[in-house]
Amino acid sequence: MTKPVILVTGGAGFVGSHTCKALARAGYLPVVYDNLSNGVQEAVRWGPLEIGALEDEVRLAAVIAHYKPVAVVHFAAFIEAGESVREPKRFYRNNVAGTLSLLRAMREANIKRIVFSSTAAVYGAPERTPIPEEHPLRPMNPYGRSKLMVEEILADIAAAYGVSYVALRYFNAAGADPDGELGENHQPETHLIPLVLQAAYGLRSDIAIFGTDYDTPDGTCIRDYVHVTDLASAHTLAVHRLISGGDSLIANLGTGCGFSVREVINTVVSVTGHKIAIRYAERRAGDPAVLVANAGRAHSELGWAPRFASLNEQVLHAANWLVKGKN
Ligand SMILES: NC(=O)c1ccc[n+]([C@@H]2O[C@H](COP(=O)([O-])OP(=O)(O)OC[C@H]3O[C@@H](n4cnc5c(N)ncnc54)[C@H](O)[C@@H]3O)[C@@H](O)[C@H]2O)c1
Ligand SMILES: O=c1ccn([C@@H]2O[C@H](COP(=O)(O)OP(=O)(O)O[C@H]3O[C@H](CO)[C@H](O)[C@H](O)[C@H]3O)[C@@H](O)[C@H]2O)c(=O)[nH]1
Repeated sequence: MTKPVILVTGGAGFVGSHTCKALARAGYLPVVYDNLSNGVQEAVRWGPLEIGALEDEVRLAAVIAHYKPVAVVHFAAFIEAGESVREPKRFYRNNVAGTLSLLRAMREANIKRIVFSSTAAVYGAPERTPIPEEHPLRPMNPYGRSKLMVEEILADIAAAYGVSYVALRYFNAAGADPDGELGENHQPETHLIPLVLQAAYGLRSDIAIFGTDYDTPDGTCIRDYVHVTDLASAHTLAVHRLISGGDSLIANLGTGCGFSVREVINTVVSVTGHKIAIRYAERRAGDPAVLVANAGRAHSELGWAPRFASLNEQVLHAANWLVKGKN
């Protein structure tokens, strides 16, 4: 029997590549559509790679016509919040206009199911934590706004055209494939855990802590780190939900536990056994003090629970990837 095809935009990237592995294990054929602007070809191992850009509607339509996917999982986007402040037009074009191209191609091919990568950045500075989905949405940068705009477009399209969607608001994606087959390969890297690991292994001289005067117990920012393999399993559950006729859904993905920047650094020291030089730097613009998820809805609606909720395990998997891995 042929496997149902899932079109995975951005499947050569960090979360997308791990999700392809999970989808393949669950019996789907993931077909990756990626322009490799921030992804790596070698990370695409569980199905074909079609190199192309979201905005190339002719190519997108041809790929969809060829593979006839039953659903789309949409990761492709620019992801760096700081860059979005400097270059908002690029972000809106890629993240919003790019998604509109995809939605048009889906409509023309009568594909009515989509799982979308949203983000905790849609909340902005939280009024309360852990943050539930009903929390006010006040993104603090163009990146977060671009993701919120797509959520709103999806709601309108669902109402008008009978599309069903799951928007997953991830908190901080972390870790790497526990089997060591995949990991984080951002160029340049801006995320805390891989940067601290690079400092631990002498690949950079030090790690900067952006701000020590936040209103948190040790003065540094607190984040909810969620293992990329757990994000991958949530996407598989979301695809199952849509294919079996389930309703549209917006859900947070996080562990519900927060760790400060200092706690992350201490964990890397204890996991690797290496010392790390710390540099104290100014606050990074747009960083809320605390971002921790209430992921109750993902538990109750998707049956999702993180398997790798411990920061130690997340750091260990990311360290293994840095030392032994590489696509
Ligand atoms: N990493 C996180 O902590 C995090 C947190 C919340 C949400 N997200 C969202 O999850 C998604 C995946 O994040 P990631 O960390 O895997 O990012 P990533 O940069 O590793 O992956 C994104 C992929 O999309 C591709 N891409 C970008 N623009 C494209 C276009 N126009 N056409 C075709 N392909 C394009 C890139 O080449 C890359 O392979 C993104 O939408 C991001 O906004 C990530
Ligand atoms: O060299 C560094 C890098 C980061 N940090 C701090 O570490 C924390 C985590 O920073 P990351 O850059 O790893 O992650 P962010 O919380 O900024 O952002 C991530 O999670 C968000 C949602 O929570 C968005 O989705 C975004 O796309 C994703 O990159 C922040 O307090 C940041 O100030 C440092 O102190 N030094």
